[in-house]
Amino acid sequence: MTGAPRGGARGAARRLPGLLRLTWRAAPAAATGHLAVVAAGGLVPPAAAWVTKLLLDRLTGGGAVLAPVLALAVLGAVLAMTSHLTRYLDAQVRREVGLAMQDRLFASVNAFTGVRRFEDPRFLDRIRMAQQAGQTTPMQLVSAVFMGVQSALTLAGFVTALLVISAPMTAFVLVSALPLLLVELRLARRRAEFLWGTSPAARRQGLFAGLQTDVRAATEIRLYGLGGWFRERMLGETRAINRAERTLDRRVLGGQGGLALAGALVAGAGLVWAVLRVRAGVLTVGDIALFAAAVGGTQGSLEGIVARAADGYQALLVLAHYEAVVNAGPDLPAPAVRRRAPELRAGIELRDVWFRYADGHPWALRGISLTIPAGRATALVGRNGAGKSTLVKLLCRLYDPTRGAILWDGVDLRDIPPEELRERIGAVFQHPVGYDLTARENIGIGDLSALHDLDRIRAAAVRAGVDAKLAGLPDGYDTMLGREFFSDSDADGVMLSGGQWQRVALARAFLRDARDLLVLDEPGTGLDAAAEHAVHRRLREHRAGRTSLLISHRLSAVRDADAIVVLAGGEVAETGDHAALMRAGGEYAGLFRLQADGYRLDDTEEDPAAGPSPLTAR
Ligand SMILES: Nc1ncnc2c1ncn2[C@@H]1O[C@H](COP(=O)(O)OP(=O)(O)OP(=O)(O)O)[C@@H](O)[C@H]1O
Repeated sequence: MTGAPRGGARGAARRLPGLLRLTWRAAPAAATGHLAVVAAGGLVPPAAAWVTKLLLDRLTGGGAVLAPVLALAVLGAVLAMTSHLTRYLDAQVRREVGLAMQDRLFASVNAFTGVRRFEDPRFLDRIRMAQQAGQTTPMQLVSAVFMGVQSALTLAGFVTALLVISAPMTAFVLVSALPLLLVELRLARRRAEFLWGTSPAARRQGLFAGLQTDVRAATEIRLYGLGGWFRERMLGETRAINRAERTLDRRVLGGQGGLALAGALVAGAGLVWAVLRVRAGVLTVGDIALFAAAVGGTQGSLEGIVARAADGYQALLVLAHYEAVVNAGPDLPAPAVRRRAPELRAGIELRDVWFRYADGHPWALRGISLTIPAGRATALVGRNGAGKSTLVKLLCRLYDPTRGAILWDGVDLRDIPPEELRERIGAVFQHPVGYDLTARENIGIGDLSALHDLDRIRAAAVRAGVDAKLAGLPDGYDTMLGREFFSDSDADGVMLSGGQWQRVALARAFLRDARDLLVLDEPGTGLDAAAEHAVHRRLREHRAGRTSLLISHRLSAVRDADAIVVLAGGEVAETGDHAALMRAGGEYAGLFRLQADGYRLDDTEEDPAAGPSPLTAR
């Protein structure tokens, strides 16, 4: 899923009916009105040319001129109105179609049940282009079709006029437009290729630009003097995009400039021919006015049709990215037979689970076999990169094992619809997200049914030790957290400290505590020693009799778990309770003693087996 979308002209043409259907469904009234106005706008210019000829002939040959003059005035008024009406209806259609496209795109993105696609930079490029395509290309395409219809009507009118004067000259003018069509279509393809080809550079440029204004990076960028370096990298990407764009512009200039010159020559030659025919007495003065308008009009409307066709073609090519995302399908295979996730009674079994993030990557998990028994507290420990968080992500089915299976009371996780599985899990991840939402919402999103239940939200916040802080904010629980506030009235929004954010994330998980499995991946990250101690104490109480999986580098926090699993290099190195592992004198005992030594006030004062107290940390 990384190549440029294929399909060429045929693929592009296949996309057109679907988009027109979507337009019709999204904005039927505006689309009909638009088409009517466009048709009127298309017929006015040739009609005006005919009436002008009539007027000139009557002026030179005699006859009543009031009717043609009035007709010209009416046609002028219609023409003046069509452009305004077109703009208005265009915007109406654009908004409705844009909304429908956005809805469809994000419904598809949210239907990706795993996270692998969000780690693929090319897929992210595609989503970005799909977003752009969703906003601009439908209208580009609809306009192309509508304006193409308008130009075609104008063309029909002028061709009729030209045919009256000279059939060979009509054929000459029409055939001279063919190269224009070919050149414009090729340029449209080049433009679409340019957009896809420069999208990695555009992504990097956005990344470097964003970093320079990102509050999380602001401190380090200033401290390390990185501003100029990031600016230069951003400009480097912009220059690369500009170079590619310049090359494209030169091609456009060469192609379109040459054709414009050829068009002028054709029109000039036609005019000379018409003047000679007037001299010979074959054509009237009115005919020459009609001829000049018809040649110009035919060429103009042909150019219009070709330009619209090229615009539409380019839009359809770019739309291929949108389609690729919308039609990407599930990223994790859907269960052949959907099984319900039963209430957890026996436990979760990992059976010879192997996992790597991509082909060619090293194994993150190597043949893990273990059971997380229901109603017991299991702890997972190990050095950095041992595979702890990976194992948790597999348990939540954000990825599927590359080999082996995970069984929920004997049911393979792959047979359980992910949303149902996740309904049964409460989790705090290592790097929880702080949302630019109110304090209430930041906790409430842990269980959307509790979003308006302030009592439940506060109870969770009390347990996470953050209620006093949130209640004391300028608007209490309705204060905006984060930095991107939605409106002026949110100007009282506040930033939280890292540890406070962690507590908010904990409260979010506590809101889901009635679930079958509670997963806590480093819940103490960023908490001060007293807070961490208190949180772990509460978690201990809470975990009693429930199924939980706790990951922590602070071994004192896991020592009372029913079972401790030690991971090393993606494998289970040892399993047992604290006492058994200490007796075994392996990896766990080594790490525990190392940590206990760091907490001991002096070498003789404390028994390592009594465990480190965060309150005595130095
Ligand atoms: N999204 C990812 N893509 C590719 N490799 C990854 C990804 N996430 C983790 N890894 C790799 O998988 C291995 C295990 O990582 P994991 O995060 O599971 O370790 P961990 O035991 O949780 O470590 P820590 O204690 O540092 O949090 C590491 O070698 C890491 O580089």
